[in-house]
Amino acid sequence: MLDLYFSLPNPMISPTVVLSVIGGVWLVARFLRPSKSPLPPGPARKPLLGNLLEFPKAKEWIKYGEWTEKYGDIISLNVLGQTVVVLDSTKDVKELFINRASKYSSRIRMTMIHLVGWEVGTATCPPGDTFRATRRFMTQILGPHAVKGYVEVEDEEISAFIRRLVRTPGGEMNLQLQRMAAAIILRLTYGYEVKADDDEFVALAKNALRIFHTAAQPGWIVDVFPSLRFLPSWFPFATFKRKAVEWRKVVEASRQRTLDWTRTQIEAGTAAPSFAAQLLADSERMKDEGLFSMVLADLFAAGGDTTMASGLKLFLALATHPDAQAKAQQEIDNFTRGERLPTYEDRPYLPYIDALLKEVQRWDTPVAPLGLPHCTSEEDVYKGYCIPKGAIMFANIWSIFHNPEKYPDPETFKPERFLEKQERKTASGDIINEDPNHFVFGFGARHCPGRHLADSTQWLLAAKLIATCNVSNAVDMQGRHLGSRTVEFSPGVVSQPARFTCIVEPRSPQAEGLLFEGAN
Ligand code: HEM
Repeated sequence: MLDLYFSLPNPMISPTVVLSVIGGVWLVARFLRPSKSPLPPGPARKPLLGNLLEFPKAKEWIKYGEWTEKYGDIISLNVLGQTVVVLDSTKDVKELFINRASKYSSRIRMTMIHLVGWEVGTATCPPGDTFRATRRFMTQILGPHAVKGYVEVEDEEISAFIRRLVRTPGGEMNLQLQRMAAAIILRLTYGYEVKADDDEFVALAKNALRIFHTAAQPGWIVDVFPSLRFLPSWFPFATFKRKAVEWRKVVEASRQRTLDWTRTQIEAGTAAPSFAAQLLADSERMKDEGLFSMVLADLFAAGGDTTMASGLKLFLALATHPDAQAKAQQEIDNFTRGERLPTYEDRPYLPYIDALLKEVQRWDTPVAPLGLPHCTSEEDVYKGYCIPKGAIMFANIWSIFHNPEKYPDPETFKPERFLEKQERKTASGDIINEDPNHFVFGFGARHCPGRHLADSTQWLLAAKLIATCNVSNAVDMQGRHLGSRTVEFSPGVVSQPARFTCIVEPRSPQAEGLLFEGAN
């Protein structure tokens, strides 16, 4: 989700309009800024444009890392009047996003997203009553206790996915991982089972998400002048409004069709347990059906791409680190003696698998290298710097994971770093080899509500895959053999390894037998 919160304007409206309007706002904001404290340091700004010209076009986390090395742990940039603050140290991230969460937990408001019908989803909602109501529902359905009840569904979908990979060597792994992620989320959310690669409901959800991505692109004139949203769609030049009206129908129909599908199943007495079924039985929440149907749609939007990206990272890490794969296989074999497949209950007895998963999260590029930007809802002063109201706040998770004091030898894939029994600290009191899960799922009030589900999905995927298959020979689309340091990751809020193929084959006839046991 959300390749959207921050990038550069595109030509949907004239650059001159954007420059003059935002420049004006910038000048006013600059002179009206009440605080006497300076903004955090950063690269020199040009009048009106700020840092627009040197703003990185992709993989911003790397450039931000260079800038923080030069200017300090907290830097600020200005892009056409918008203040962007980047945090590079765990202490600052925790202090601002967690301890001062009341000021640092808003989101950027984008009018076009509202117009196309994604207006009150959890991920885009500013703090307030609606946000609290949606997060309460998320905690009910995705809290640690609830998630224990989903292991069977996850297990079935993951095993089916691995069988499909083994049955069709050279098959499309991205597609299959996407299908697996969608199948888990749609089954838990609506009780709906995905039966084919080109499933109709997956296509509906993906289409609604595509509209979200397009609406989130910067450059819509209505994001610059929000009052234009009141223009009628017949108004000359109001192309944005006509598109918004058309797209809103698609987004709303997608939500309605899936929820109605569950409704029909309940009426027919054939419904499987699901979040939608819980919702439909909840007369209080159903008073705001529009809001909660959007919360359900958010789960696919926020959980689909992230689950797929972390799955791809797992395959790549295994294929490029055969020693780590062999150690993980040995650990499982010692425990199960190869007589059965590992189950989720085995997790406490398989510490290397957990350590390997943590290293997969940390290694190279994290799934969300800058998290999802938070936005300040009021001005704050921190370490003598002014953090203005409305500032876009990034935590550079990539940079934290590559800090050699915090993660010694950060470029090396080393699961063992997470097996240390004794907690050690750096000279500045930062925990060495801290659990990456403290970072990859975001922070404070916006902390990912799907993290327990994501965590159990990843564990089950890793344990089943490692127990039954060898993953090897990762090759990029140019036919180059990938080693641990030659991997490319995509730009974007959710980053994933650039397309690659690898061989996934059963470790032994016995392992293959266990994988296919009872499967039809
Ligand atoms: C490896 C998998 C995942 C990763 C790395 C991940 C990461 C994140 C991050 C970094 C955020 C932003 C947190 C912040 O702003 O501080 C987030 C938000 C969110 N995630 Fe996840 N996520 C994953 C899986 C999931 C799943 C499986 C679901 C649901 C089924 C989910 C639902 C959400 C929602 C609804 C939000 C918005 C929360 C809000 O704005 O209040 N995520 N996630």
